[in-house]
Amino acid sequence: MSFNKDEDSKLKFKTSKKLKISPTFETMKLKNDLLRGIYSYGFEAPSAIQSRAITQIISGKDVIAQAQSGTGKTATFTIGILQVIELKRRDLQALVLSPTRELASQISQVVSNLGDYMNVKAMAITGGKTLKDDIKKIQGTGCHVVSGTPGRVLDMIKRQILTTRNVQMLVLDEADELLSETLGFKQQIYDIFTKLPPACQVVVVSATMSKDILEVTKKFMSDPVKILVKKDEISLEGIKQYVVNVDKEDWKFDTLCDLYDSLTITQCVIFCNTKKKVDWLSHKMSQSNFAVVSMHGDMKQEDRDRIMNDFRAGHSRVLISTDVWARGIDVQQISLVINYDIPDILENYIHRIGRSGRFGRKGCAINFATRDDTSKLKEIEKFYSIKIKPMPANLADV
Ligand SMILES: Nc1ncnc2c1ncn2[C@@H]1O[C@H](COP(=O)(O)OP(=O)(O)OP(=O)(O)O)[C@@H](O)[C@H]1O
Repeated sequence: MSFNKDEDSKLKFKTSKKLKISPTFETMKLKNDLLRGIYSYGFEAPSAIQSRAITQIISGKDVIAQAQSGTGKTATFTIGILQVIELKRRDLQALVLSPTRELASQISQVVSNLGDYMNVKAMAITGGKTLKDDIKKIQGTGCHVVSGTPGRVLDMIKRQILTTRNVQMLVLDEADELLSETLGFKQQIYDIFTKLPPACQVVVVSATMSKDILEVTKKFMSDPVKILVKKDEISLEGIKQYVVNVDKEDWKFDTLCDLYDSLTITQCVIFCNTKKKVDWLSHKMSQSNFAVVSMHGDMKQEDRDRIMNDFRAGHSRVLISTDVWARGIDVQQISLVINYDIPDILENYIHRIGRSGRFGRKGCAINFATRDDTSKLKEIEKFYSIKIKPMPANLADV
């Protein structure tokens, strides 16, 4: 297990003092076209992180922004970006990096949506697709904002397809994941840093923070503004958390089948710890005539895209996936998350359950725990000061 028990003691982060809070979007003195975009997207008032972080980002300072899952961090940096870029120019001015292709595409879509009245040119640059179309688009219409995964973005910079000369803001979304030693993005991101103008503003964002962020803070950020959440406040109250003690691994499948009717009331994501298990479980569910779809990182990108689109549209209701789905993906109708396996990475518990309960909605997380998992769950409870109760007999009552 890679539980970062000592992490907190190493984190020398403290929320900056006397941060200005903007109670409305008007008080942030945003461009008119941006304000129009925000309201027509359906936002009325800013969330806590938006009230605090947007004006700091706009002021040009480096910012570390932490806030609970689903509380509007994407719009926080997107509004910041849209306010500071110059639309008259056609060059690349802001770069957003995130760990998965689906998340990078989602962010690019949010930039386009909020910037709808500004004629902003945003683009997702992710692996798994041919370069040809991306090159054509950049050379044709130009591009103000790129949202991408580190490998493909670095590749495009090295090939001089993306020009970084005028990039004035770099955002690392899911920063702790991007910078973790285990995932292999870290070096790519460090390489990207070296290609950016030295004065480039850096904004790091996540629901969870880690010591790896501290290193970036020291190397690439200058006196950042910090907006942070205490460990015992990271878990959202609106997400009810339960455990089903299944004793043995073999019992999980029947338990899931028993729950199936509850899963389809709205939409549900089931997390397994490996791609192989995702394949196995979706096959077994389908064999038993339960409608499910599945997605993981070894699938072809066109299949991933199709499954994602269908799920977003509500055509499929139960999705089985790995941690590729744990972070950032925003589908408001998801009200239930099942941890078929308890995550090995502590932080991913918070991110997984955060796929439900988006922006104040109610959510529910059910953990299947074998005897061997008991200590992992205890660890999670202790680390985040949460209580994971036994699941009530009638889930529908919840
Ligand atoms: N001010 C607002 N008013 C209403 N809805 C909002 C507002 N800000 C964000 N939202 C909506 O809340 C949902 C969650 O936002 P977002 O995806 O940015 O969360 P997040 O904090 O990035 O979550 P995660 O930690 O999972 O990445 C989105 O559907 C978004 O459109």
